[in-house]
Amino acid sequence: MNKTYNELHITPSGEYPLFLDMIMSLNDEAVEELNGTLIVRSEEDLSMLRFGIETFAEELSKLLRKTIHVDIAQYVKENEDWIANYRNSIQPLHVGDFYIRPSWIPQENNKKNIIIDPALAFGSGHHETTYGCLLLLQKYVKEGTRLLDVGCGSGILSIAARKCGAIVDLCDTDEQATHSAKENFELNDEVYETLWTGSVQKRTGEYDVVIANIIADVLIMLSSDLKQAVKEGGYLILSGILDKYVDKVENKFSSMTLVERFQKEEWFTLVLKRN
Ligand SMILES: C[S@@+](CC[C@H](N)C(=O)[O-])C[C@H]1O[C@@H](n2cnc3c(N)ncnc32)[C@H](O)[C@@H]1O
Repeated sequence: MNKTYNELHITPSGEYPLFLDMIMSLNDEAVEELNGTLIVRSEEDLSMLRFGIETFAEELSKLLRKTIHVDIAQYVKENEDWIANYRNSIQPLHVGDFYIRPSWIPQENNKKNIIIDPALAFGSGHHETTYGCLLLLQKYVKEGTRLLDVGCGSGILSIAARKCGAIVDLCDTDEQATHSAKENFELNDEVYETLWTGSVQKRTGEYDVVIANIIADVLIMLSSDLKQAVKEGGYLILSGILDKYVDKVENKFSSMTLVERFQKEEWFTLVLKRN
């Protein structure tokens, strides 16, 4: 990559589509259209293209018997390393004992490292709801805990539970999420028992801990299945609950004991116990 690139801003006074066609035919690079101006960027010298456009404007004026001006501004700009910039924008995160980081950031030895690379599935750790779940699950998950993660997204919560010694099952209705979770388990050198595309209804067993970070309406819709998935004496961790819906969710789960409520910004995470 060169240190600089060239940019032409071409603004014709008329016959815009003809200029667009002509520039596209003369030039291999993409052409940006911005409010009547055509922008061409290239690391190559653009002076021949500029000359061609000016000549075209003169010839077109003669042919159409009217004056067509073309304003051309030329700039030399600094090339940026966009990939490096993007990578630098992704920050690792501490949540209690966990250290969530992309694969290119070195590990912290005294922490439970979780590697999550940017992808389409939800769950980088930075959202308040994921944060709440990560913080609370460290209190309720012990060696040998059987955990079900409903709406696993990237798989971040199940991977975190594995780091605390849990045996995990996970599911998501979105196939892209289950695919991403599978990849993230491999990336973290962790294993799950069962992973499926679908929801809590497809489970076969009961769990010591069930965790579901989904929006309030869906939690309410899934309430009886979520409650039934928890063993007697087990815990249900719910998140994705905006402050204005927290009472509604608590009412729906009132047959369980509310053990803990965690709030970050306008998002709530609840811990409920099955008696
Ligand atoms: C907010 S994300 C949570 C991702 C991850 N568990 C986290 O805490 O960051 C919610 C996930 O729930 C999934 N989802 C939505 N409705 C669902 C349902 N009825 N059953 C299971 N998963 C569902 C979505 O596809 C999405 O991946």
